[in-house]
Amino acid sequence: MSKLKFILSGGGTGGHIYPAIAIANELKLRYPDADFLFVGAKGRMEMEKVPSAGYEIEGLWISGIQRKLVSKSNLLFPFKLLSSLWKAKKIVNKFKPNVVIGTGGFASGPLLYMANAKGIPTLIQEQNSFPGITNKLLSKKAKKICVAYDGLDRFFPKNKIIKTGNPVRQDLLAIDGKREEALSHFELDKTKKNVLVLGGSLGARRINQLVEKELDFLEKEGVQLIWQTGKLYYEQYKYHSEKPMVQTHAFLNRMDLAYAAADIIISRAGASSVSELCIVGKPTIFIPSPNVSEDHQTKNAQAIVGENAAIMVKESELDDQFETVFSELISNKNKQSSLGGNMKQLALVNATSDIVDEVEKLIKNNLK
Ligand SMILES: CC(=O)N[C@H]1[C@@H](OP(=O)(O)OP(=O)(O)OC[C@H]2O[C@@H](n3ccc(=O)[nH]c3=O)[C@H](O)[C@@H]2O)O[C@H](CO)[C@@H](O)[C@@H]1O
Repeated sequence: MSKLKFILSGGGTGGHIYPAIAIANELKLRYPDADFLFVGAKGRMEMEKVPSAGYEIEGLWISGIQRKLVSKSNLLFPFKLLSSLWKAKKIVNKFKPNVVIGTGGFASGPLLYMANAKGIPTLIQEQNSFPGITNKLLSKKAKKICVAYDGLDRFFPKNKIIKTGNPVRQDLLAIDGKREEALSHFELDKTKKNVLVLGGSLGARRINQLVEKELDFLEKEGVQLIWQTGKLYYEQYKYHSEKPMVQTHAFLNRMDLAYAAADIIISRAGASSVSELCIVGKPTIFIPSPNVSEDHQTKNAQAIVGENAAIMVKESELDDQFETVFSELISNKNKQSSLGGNMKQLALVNATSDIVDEVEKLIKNNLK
C-alpha cells in the first residue's frame, strides 16, 4: 500500500480541536509513515494548539454566521466562504488525502464539501447531543458519522451513524497514579481539598463571576482552587491569585494533572469536557452554558445527571443554590464517591480506536 494521507479539519474551540488530535494520534500509531494535514480557521485556537501537538495546519479565512444578522462579519461571510472553498479545493488537490475527517466547527465545512465533491471518503465526528449546522450540512455526503449520544438519527441519515463516544486524549485515560505529581506540579497544600474550576476551552464569564463572588465562602469551606478563567478573562481575574488558596490560569495545558489533583470539579458541559469527566470519574457540578445552539450543554449534562452521576446547577439558579449544593457535596464523602463511581460507568473509553476502525474501513473500501 502506498503512503496513506489524512486531512483532519475542525476547530474554532477546543471541543472540535482535541478530538481531531486524538484521532490523528491513533492513526499515527497504526500508520507511522502516514502524512497528516490539519485544516482550521485563521486566527482561531487550532492555529496554535495543532502545531504544539506536532501537526501541520493550514488556515482558511472563514468564520461562523453571527446570531445578530446585520454585522460586519456576516456581510463578509459570502466572500469568506468563496475564498475558503477555493483554498480548500487547492489543498485537497495538492495533498490528495485517502480520507478526510471532520470534527465540526465552521472550518471543516468548505474542506469536507470539496473532498465530497471530489469523491474522497469523509467521516464526521459529532461530539454533541445536538449537531451544529456544519455537520448537519456535511452529513448528506459523508460516508460515516461517529456520534456520542443516542437519538442523532433525527438529524443524520440513520444508516451512516455509529455510536463510538467522543475521542479523549491518551494522557487523560490514566490519571489514577498521578495525584502526587499533580500536587507538586500545581504546588498545592496537601492538607486541603482541591476544587478545579473549568470554563471550557474558552473560559466562561458566568462561572468566573460566580467564583469571584463565592471566594470568601469557598475559603471558609477550607478548599483551594485551580481556577481556569479562559484566555479572554484572565487579565480581569488573575489578581485573585494573591490569595494563598487561589490559583488562576488562562488555560491549562496539563489537563491530566488538573484532573488528577481535583477532589471536586465545577465545569461547563461541553461535549469533550463531559466525556473526559466520565473517564476521570470525580464528583462534578455542571454549570452548562445556556448560550449554545439548542441548549445542547444542558442536554449533555442532563444525560449524566439522569444517571445519578453528577449534579447540575443552571446559571439562573446559581445565586440561590450554589452554596447549599457545594456545602452538601464537600461534606458528604459517600455522595462524592457514588457520583464519581457512577460517572465512570458512563465512560466510553474505546472511542478513538473505534473511530479509527471506521476510518480504516473507508480506506479499504476505497482501495478496492
Ligand atoms: C461555548 C461553546 O461553543 N462551547 C462548545 C465547545 O466547547 P469547548 O470548546 O469548551 O469544548 P469541550 O468542553 O467539548 O472541550 C474542551 C476541551 O478543552 C480542553 N481544555 C479546556 C480547558 C483548559 O484549560 N485546557 C484544556 O485543555 C478540555 O480538556 C477539553 O478537551 O465545543 C463543544 C464540542 O462541540 C460544545 O459541546 C460546546 O457547547
